[in-house]
Amino acid sequence: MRAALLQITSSDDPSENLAMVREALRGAVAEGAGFVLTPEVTNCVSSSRRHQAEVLRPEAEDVVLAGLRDEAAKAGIWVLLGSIALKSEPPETRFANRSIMIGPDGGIVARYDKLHMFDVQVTETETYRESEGFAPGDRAVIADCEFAKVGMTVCYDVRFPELHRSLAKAGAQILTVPAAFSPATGPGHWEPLLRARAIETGAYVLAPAQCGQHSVREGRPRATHGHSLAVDPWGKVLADAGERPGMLLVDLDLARVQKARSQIPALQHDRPFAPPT
Ligand SMILES: O=C(O)CNC(=O)[C@H](CS)NC(=O)CCC(=O)C(=O)O
Repeated sequence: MRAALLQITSSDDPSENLAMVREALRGAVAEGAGFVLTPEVTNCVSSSRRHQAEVLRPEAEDVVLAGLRDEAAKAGIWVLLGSIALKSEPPETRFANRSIMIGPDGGIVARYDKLHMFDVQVTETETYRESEGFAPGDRAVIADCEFAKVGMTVCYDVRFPELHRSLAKAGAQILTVPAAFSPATGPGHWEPLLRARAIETGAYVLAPAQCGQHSVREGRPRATHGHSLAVDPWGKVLADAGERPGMLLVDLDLARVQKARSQIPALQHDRPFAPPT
């Protein structure tokens, strides 16, 4: 299976973002990709709750989701819509940060709402309060795709190894980590975190990322780290997309998952232990 990780610079206009991703997806299909992955908040990067309230829709009305379901069905490919920001069901007033797996008939195979909220003061001038705008999910999800079992995570989730081990123990062979990583933390943390998750689980880690300077109509401007990464089950970086928009193509061989796990069977070596005193 050939996977394509799309690295993009989403704006805060969902229709504009759909047009851009659609073109990139067609390029990936022309290169033989059967599985296309997009970053976190593909439909809208915005720091203005007011603007989000204006342009974001419930899942059934999101233009990016509808457009990519259509593309998936036309091309007969799998698409991981890394995440989209959506209006939640009332009474929840916050948005959902939802990752969606689309099957080759255009149907929705799995949904995962980001579990861990990025409520972090990363530097003196850069603070994120994701949980003010987004309601966190409360369950881990594996998408049972015909070509593989895919454990779904989003961005900040990468810092919580237990989630990834639990997905791997439940059968995930590929872990997806779509992201909009901060430029303050990316240089030091992004790659080692992703490689650690791959080594600990013996799974492929596919991390399509937002990059560059995002144009916003209102609110504070945002920049993201880029460096979409594909890591093999031994922890080797197969490809790095650098800082500009583009695409990574990687050929996945699930026998390598099996091989890494038989060489280092750490997933089977957990032991109960008394808590530290
Ligand atoms: O708000 C949005 O538009 C979409 N969500 C994000 O961009 C989220 C929350 S602000 N970003 C992260 O989780 C970055 C994590 C990170 O950078 C780290 O763990 O160091």
